[in-house]
Amino acid sequence: MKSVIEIEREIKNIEKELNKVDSEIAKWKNRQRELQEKKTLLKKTINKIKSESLASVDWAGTTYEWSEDVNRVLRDTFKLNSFRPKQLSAINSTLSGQHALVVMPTGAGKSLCYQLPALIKPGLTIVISPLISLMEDQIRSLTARKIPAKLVTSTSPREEITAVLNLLKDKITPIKLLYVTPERLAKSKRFMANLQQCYAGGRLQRIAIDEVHCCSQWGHDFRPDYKFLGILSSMFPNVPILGLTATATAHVLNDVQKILNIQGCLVIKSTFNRPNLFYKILEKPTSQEECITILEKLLKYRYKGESGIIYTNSIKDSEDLAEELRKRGLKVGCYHAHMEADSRRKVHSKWHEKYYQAIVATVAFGMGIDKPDVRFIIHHTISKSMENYYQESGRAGRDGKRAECVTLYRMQDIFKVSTMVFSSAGNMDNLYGMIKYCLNGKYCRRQLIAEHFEEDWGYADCNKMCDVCSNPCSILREISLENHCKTLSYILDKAESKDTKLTAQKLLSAWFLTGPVNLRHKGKEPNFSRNLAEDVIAFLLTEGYLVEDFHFTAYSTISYIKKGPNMDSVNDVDFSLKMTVRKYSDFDLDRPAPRDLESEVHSNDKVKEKKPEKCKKMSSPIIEPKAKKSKVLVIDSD
Ligand SMILES: Nc1ncnc2c1ncn2[C@@H]1O[C@H](COP(=O)(O)OP(=O)(O)OP(=O)(O)O)[C@@H](O)[C@H]1O
Repeated sequence: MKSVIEIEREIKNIEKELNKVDSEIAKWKNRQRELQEKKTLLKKTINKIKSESLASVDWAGTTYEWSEDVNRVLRDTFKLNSFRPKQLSAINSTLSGQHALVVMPTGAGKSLCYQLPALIKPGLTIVISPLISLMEDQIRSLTARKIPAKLVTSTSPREEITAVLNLLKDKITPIKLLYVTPERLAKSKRFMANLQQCYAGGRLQRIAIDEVHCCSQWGHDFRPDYKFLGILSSMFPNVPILGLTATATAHVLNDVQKILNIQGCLVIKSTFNRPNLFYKILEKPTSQEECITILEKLLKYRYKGESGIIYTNSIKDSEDLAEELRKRGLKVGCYHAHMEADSRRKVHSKWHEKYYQAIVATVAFGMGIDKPDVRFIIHHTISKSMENYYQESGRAGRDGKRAECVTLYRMQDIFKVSTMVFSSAGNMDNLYGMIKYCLNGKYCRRQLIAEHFEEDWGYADCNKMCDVCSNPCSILREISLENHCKTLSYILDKAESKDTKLTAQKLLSAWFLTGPVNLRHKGKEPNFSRNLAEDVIAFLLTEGYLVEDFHFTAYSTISYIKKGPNMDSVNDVDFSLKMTVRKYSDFDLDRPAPRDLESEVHSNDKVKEKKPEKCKKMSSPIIEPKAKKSKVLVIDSD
């Protein structure tokens, strides 16, 4: 029998060997991860090549076998004279049997891309759409044009569902378009079984998926039932899928292709520039009272008699704001997700009929707003991402006439939003992208939006339709932040040593030597306003010098401020950090907004005009390159 010592020695040897095995496993796992990443990248490259080669085809041709029919239907059935950009490409590609994703901004005319082809060839087009009201609108307008179309949702009466299910089996296919919610597809086996019969009979012509970004968790309206649509391409081979969306980020589009199993498909993308929208950031006052006064003036004078939407980020805010504005004699409705469907419908239609001048809404008031003459969108609270902002502000000016998108911004709202969104991956980056847009005082706002959509609209595309380009002041002020960073770092270290957490407001107080004495620093208070200091804090958050640290209480989530990873570099000898101060041309609250598409420049702004810089890098739009520009005035370099 072995002695205890011998057994212990043996155990040690085994442990040694196990350690070796562990390190081998770790090595192989790393290798496995590397290879998987490489494989994914190569697959992506193949898809990109396929997509690009499809995109190089001129799909807008007029010599296809169906071209004459397409023109006739456009003229006689839809009563339209010509196509809008990219519509014909989308129509020709889907008629050629290609899977395609069509990306066009809101109001650009996506529905025609599947409604018109549905009438060119025999068979049925299935339209999958998430919004019942939108589908009802479309059925109404199709019926008015004598186009046979039907709708089936999870709430449709039983007899209607049976009638539609029978239509799918009908060999004559008496309808051309069948609208269905993704829930109905995902949950009804009978529907899918009958659709298979329709396909087997060669009568399933095309599958159009509206708001196709809802497939992707990265999109702004993710719907779990859209995941189910992934089976369509394998269930119905050779049936072209046409996805349509106003969401254009490459990340979402790639994800959508993967989910729908149509990687490498043709992507048809029209420009996202909305030249008729004027973009403006307004300083949000600290008190709600003053904020309501701004909204009151805007509605009573600048947008007198015009329709618009005021977006805010909580149900309570939407109710409070609507009530306060009503007290000041304004006709506004309120809209949020906790309202009954019927009340929501009533508010929507009162706004449509111009009984309400504006709707104060949460983002629940979203998809399917088809009012063409929305002249203003005011964000009382910032959106949670640039993507959301683009979609929300894009509801203005669908008629092509001038409309304004005004965002009230103040640092405190960062935390209102961040405490609601921080728990999901990617949300903070998205929010900080929005903050960078708000802090920007140097680059054309359109350029920042274009960057977000990986487009380049060029300076000329703005035509002074943003507050930066219409600013006649040619001098940009800049502040050096090196010493301020050191002070803030000192305050945060001191607070930590005292086991105290600082909110942004408390950090500001300590910085301005007004908070509790034991948290203050030993230097002077900053020689600029507290408002500008708020911008500095926000800027340092977006640049990783500060980070938010979330803590739960019984009733809410609090965002505290900590030092971020980049704060480590503040003691480096060559550390340099500058911030451009935002400052814009006047914005009259109490004079009607300009009506034409020309500039926003006022008669008293006759100073030499500044050409805004072309934005090169959205990741830090307001960090100044090392060499100073002659037109940059550096202040506060202590
Ligand atoms: N070629 C065209 N010429 C003129 N008007 C058009 C054309 N195509 C579409 N329209 C009109 O543009 C308006 C918007 O179209 P549609 O509702 O299809 O936009 P959309 O891109 O689906 O917008 P959303 O993303 O908001 O749903 C409709 O009133 C439609 O009749």
